[in-house]
Amino acid sequence: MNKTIAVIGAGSWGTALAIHLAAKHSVNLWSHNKEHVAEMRALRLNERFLPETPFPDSISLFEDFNETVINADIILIATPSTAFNEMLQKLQKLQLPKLPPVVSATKGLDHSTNGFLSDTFYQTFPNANFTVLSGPSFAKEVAKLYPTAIAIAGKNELELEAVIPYFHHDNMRVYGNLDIKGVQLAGAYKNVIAIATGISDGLGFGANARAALITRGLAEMTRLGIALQGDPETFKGLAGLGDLVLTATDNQSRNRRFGLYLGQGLKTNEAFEEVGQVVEGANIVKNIYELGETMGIDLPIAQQVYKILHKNVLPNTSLRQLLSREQKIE
Ligand SMILES: NC(=O)c1ccc[n+]([C@@H]2O[C@H](COP(=O)([O-])OP(=O)(O)OC[C@H]3O[C@@H](n4cnc5c(N)ncnc54)[C@H](OP(=O)(O)O)[C@@H]3O)[C@@H](O)[C@H]2O)c1
Ligand SMILES: O=P(O)(O)OC[C@H](O)CO
Repeated sequence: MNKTIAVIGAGSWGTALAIHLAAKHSVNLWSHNKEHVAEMRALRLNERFLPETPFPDSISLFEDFNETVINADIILIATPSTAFNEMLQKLQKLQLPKLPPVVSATKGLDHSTNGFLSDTFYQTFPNANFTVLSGPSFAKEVAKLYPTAIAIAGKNELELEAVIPYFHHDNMRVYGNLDIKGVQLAGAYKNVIAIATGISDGLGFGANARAALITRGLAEMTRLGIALQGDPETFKGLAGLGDLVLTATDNQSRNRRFGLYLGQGLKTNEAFEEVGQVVEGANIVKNIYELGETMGIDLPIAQQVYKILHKNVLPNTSLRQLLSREQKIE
């Protein structure tokens, strides 16, 4: 089956998935940045984000949003969470007679509501097929076609069956998941814990502290996830533990690197500049903090990352506060 897939967003993740999908399908890759589209067309490469992996012939570059999606069999959104709602508004404006299945590869929350991106999607398109792709997957490795396993979550099996075959081939193994809320919460939360482990490593706290932050980070992610109607099993799976371990331990992670810079003494704006790409954990830690406060859920690691980023608390003071909390049962 040679179908057409519209990929919305030509950062590292949209480009990597476009390269994977282009092994079997035609891909329309869209960027909002006209100069970037012209450069990618000329070079047949996304030099800004994935300079090591040239485009196969089956990728076409687009600057016109309408042309990108008008004949697509599925639409993949891979922008930062800050642009997700804007992409939905663009889709809505098109007034397509029938929206094809939409897959979100964005890992975050809706900044204006503290809610799930899926809820924002369903408010705009109540009856459309919407699924979420998540799990341990660095863009650079996917673009190089290294073996990768991910989860795609949706409301029901029919919706999953309509999209999984596009992704499950060659070096990518896809597991279906029916917990769309848990998968999204895990994909967002692991970014905050990766910042915390980066800070800890940047301060030189060592391997014991890193393992403690990952384990207790998983515990608080699960606590909030269950309170938001996620399935406890999700947090032990690819979108939970899998992505948390990947992101918190490997320096390919922008969230972890951002934390490392903070731990090494850089100011927040300097750390953002050094990373130079999206840091979703920094985008959403305030939303997670507020969820914890309004729902009365203890989220000690996220609370400390929030204080470092938004209340000018020093990383060293903050991480030490975590260790000096009152004794409790695991
Ligand atoms: N990279 C990974 O390994 C990976 C893996 C899994 C999931 N994700 C998730 O994928 C999402 C995208 O991340 P990324 O890695 O692709 O980020 P990135 O490499 O930093 O690229 C971000 C892209 O989004 C574009 N963009 C920014 N604002 C936009 C807007 N308002 N409208 C349209 N496009 C806009 C940027 O364009 P300009 O810079 O030209 O403005 C850039 O092309 C995030 O939620 C991330 O957590 C990433
Ligand atoms: O580079 P990060 O920290 O945004 O992580 C990328 C992916 O989410 C890893 O699965």
